[in-house]
Amino acid sequence: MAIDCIVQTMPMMPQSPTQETKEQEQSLVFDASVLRHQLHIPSQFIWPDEEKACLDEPELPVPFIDLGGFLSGDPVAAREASRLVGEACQKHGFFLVVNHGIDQQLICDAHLYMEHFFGLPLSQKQRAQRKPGEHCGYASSFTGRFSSKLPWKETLSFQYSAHKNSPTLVKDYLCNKLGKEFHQFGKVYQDYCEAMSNLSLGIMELLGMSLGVGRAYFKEFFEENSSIMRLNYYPPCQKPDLTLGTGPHCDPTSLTILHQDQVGGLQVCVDNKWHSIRPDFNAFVVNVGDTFMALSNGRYKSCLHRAVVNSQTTRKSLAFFLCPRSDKVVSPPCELVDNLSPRLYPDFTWPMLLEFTQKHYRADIKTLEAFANWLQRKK
Ligand SMILES: C=C1C[C@]23C[C@H]1CC[C@H]2[C@]1(C)CCC[C@@](C)(C(=O)O)[C@H]1[C@@H]3C(=O)O
Ligand SMILES: O=C(O)CCC(=O)C(=O)O
Ligand SMILES: [Fe+2]
Repeated sequence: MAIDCIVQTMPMMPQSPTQETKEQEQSLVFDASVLRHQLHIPSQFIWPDEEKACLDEPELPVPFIDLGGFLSGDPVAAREASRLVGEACQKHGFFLVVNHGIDQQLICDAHLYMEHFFGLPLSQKQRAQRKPGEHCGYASSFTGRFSSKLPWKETLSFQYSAHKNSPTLVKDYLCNKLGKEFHQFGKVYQDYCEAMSNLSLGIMELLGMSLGVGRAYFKEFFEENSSIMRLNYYPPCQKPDLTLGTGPHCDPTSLTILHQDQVGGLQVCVDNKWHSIRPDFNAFVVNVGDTFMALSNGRYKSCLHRAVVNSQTTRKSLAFFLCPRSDKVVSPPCELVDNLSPRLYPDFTWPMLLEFTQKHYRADIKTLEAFANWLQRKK
């Protein structure tokens, strides 16, 4: 299947660029230290009017789900937390958790080390340069990857594995790419990912209870998860109403646990209206992704969201994307399939969907639908 004919919403970089696109590609570099002051925004960063964001959408009054009782083993608190989680996931697929048990110092360190990394000169960050078709590494916007609607951000992404055979994957990757002096940097994100993986398994218990498949079902499914950690760094932009930090999308992954700094910029779409999510350092933002939507046979919604930028302040967010081990088949449990709720999506494995988003289709609001059609055509 040729790439161009399935990409309806977003042109990827042409496969064999013309002279003109080659030149544009070479000249366009997202060097945040320069672009943050620039009044002229290169056209590749300007989003079409229908996708442009309003920077101060009304806030969504979302309940904070207290995990304290559940995590300390109180069955009544667990039932109440699972009821609230279930309600939110049926409605829009998005909720906030507090008393989550993650060490505040670890969260502070994860933000601090981000400042350190993204503050380095471009050439040093490029030691971990993300290669075409790969999802790990450093990307300054996606200048070599997409040809328009470029996001106003830099990212550093890496793989995490909860498998007992890979206890130092994150640390090793970061040290190998960036140098031995990044040992402590690697350790912070290794610990952070481990904490996120454990928290997500707890949330999987609540999701299993709320869907009536039992507390252990999804926890066991994700026990040896092979997940993705991404650091998002959004420099200021002098024309923030023309650009977007991260365009509107549903995460193709299973469950996202996001921590945003004090700046604000995350917006979620509920009932066709965009809302800002006020940052709270004590809370994690959790959202359902496409893979869990498929696993729940559409009972729980993958949440549409985006991130805006501003003209004054750099913004940081840390996203842990929970993903199943590569050989796990994403297929809903039999309790969630019957005559009234027939199968909505075909079986797939996470590496198939990941490849789709890295090589064929830029993740957006319709990724799961496009992926299901693509699988059907490939058969
Ligand atoms: C598997 C992934 C692809 C993206 C990173 C993770 C989960 C979310 C995806 C993404 C953030 C959705 C919006 C578009 C995207 C290109 C981005 O702006 O970063 C997506 C990521 C990606 O393909 O790199
Ligand atoms: O930065 C944010 O608040 C959101 C980022 C996001 O949606 C993503 O990385 O998938
Ligand atoms: Fe996202």
